[in-house]
Amino acid sequence: MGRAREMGVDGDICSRALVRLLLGHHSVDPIAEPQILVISTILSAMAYNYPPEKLSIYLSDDAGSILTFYALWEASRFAKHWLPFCKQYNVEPRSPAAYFSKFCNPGDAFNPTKWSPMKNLYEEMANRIDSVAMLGKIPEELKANKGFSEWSSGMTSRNHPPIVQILIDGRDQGSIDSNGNALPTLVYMAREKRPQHHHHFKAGAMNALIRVSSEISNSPIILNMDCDMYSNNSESIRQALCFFMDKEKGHDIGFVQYPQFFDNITKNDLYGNSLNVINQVDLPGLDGWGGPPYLGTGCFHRREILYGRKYGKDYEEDRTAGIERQTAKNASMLEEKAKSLITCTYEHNTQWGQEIGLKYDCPAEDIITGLLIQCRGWKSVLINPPRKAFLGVAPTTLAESLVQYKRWSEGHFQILLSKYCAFILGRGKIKLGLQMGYCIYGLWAPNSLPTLYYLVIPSLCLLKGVSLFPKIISPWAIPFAYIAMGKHVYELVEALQYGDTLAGWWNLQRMWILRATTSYFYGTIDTILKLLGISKMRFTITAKVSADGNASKRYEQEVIEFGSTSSMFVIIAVVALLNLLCLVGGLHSLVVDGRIMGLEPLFIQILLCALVVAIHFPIFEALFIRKDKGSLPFSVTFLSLGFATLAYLITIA
Ligand SMILES: O=c1ccn([C@@H]2O[C@H](COP(=O)(O)OP(=O)(O)O[C@H]3O[C@H](CO)[C@@H](O)[C@H](O)[C@H]3O)[C@@H](O)[C@H]2O)c(=O)[nH]1
Ligand SMILES: [Mn+2]
Repeated sequence: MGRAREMGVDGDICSRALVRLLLGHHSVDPIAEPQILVISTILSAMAYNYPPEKLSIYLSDDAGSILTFYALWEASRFAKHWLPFCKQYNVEPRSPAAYFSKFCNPGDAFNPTKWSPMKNLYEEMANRIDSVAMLGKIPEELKANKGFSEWSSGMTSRNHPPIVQILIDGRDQGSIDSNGNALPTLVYMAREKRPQHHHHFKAGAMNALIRVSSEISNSPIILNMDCDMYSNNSESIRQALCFFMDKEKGHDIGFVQYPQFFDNITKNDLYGNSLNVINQVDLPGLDGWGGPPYLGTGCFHRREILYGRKYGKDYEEDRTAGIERQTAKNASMLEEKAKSLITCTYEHNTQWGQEIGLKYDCPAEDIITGLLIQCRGWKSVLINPPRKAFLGVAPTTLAESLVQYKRWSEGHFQILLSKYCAFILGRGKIKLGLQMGYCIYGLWAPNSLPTLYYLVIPSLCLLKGVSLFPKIISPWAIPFAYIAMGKHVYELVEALQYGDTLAGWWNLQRMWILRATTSYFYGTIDTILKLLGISKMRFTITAKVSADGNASKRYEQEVIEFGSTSSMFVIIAVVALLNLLCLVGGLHSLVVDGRIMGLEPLFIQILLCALVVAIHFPIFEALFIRKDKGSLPFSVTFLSLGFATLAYLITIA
């Protein structure tokens, strides 16, 4: 851990009103986040349908890797051909990787004769980047080019000086594409990293980016994108700007958020990653109460609100900000000044990470930052046009997905238990509906405890023949039936209405259980340990590629990927096995001991236990049937069988 990349953009909308944009783009790890993916994101941002001279793109590389710098250098050259191609043929999406994978034959393309040379150019570049990445070092002859000398031997991702390189200076007359049109400014940056200094993960990277861009372009509007989310709609900048520039209603808008969508979700969304209902129900709902939360990516902010500015009626944006750069300092002076803003000690004794910039010390830095902004009086806006603005990469293995949900649930729970809890911080500042909206996610983590209870205790009691619920024909069973049916039928209808399949809904129910017993449970424990001062905050990034080809084939076929030993998998397997044992054991004693008459009081427990067993079917497959590399390793099978049998024996003893 400990590497990141970002990027940003700049521009006017009409001759008088100067609007500048900055795209923040992050990346941490050149292996988990491959360069070609990052470069495609950058290219998609450079190619926005927006005046290039008003656009500056920044790549923040938290890995401080020369390989990433090299890839960006390649992209800066490829852009000269890619940008005019996109604009001339109205290409969508403008990420070359996404475009060439969607339009993979000349016949699909807008202009087949231009398509093939462009594809060749792209593939040559991709091959060069890949082979340099494989080699792990850049060819000697490149070192003569500007920028490469910033790296010296002995530099690592955790220990290196600040680096800022302006690869394309938009002010430069020579910065033109192959059609002679201007190019957007392109900047590489890596903040200083030293082992003895805390870097505050993504929030730290974002804050460094905000300062560097203030020196180089200082645009009043900043778009920030994760490295794994490309622009899928070249009009997004203009659409978002409409809100900020609205003369009547735009003055109190702090940020404009696009929902997160993914382009690698399989048909039945095996890991429940699509966020379909959240994006189409929850977020518009929150929008009605004052605005959606900040989701960390695909979001346009006013620069000033990121500096902690409070909303006031007299607020008037300084649209001249950044103009003076047109004449001032040359590129190398800017680079030197920018470097001094991203040293490890720059933030010491300042309000950065507290009152200014993104908030530190919370695994959900985005949510807490957005809440703080809203509590300072700003509104936010959700925008979800039919052509999706950003498409990202969702986790493709169970472990990745669980790790991501652990970070999220933990982040939200931590906020709920702190002075930043929406009910406390937001009292009198944001509407009650919005306060409640924030808190729902905060309750994900503690929900693990009742979920675990319902997964284990009723089944063990079934085994013992102890009845916990009213008889099925008794009127007392009605409230249980009403809540269980109501919730699930409602959710099912909602899921189907917003684009999930029936199997997708079933998968989501499974994922809810798997997350609750692992991610949310660990999130709860870690939050409590943190409150007690025993544990420290972490940000575990999610990998963007799966290491082996068979694994991605299994992902396509919607087969759950375990493949590694993880304590989370042991919990999952124990819950599954225990329920199987209890179901078999419980039914057996009912039948064999002739206690069949006892079936009625235990009926709800039998039903519950049977449903739990049914939903865990893929876990049994992975334990006993599958032989591929993605199934559960023997150690997990062994341990979980041991624990489940032990619990079984203790119960019947
Ligand atoms: O030390 C770090 C850690 C992460 N990142 C970058 O942060 C981004 C998000 O990280 P990722 O591993 O992709 O996490 P996700 O779970 O996909 O991120 C979601 O959840 C995060 C909060 O948990 C939000 O910040 C993100 O915007 C949201 O997409 C990536 O571009 C990373 O490169 C850094 O720059 N430095
Ligand atoms: Mn991501």
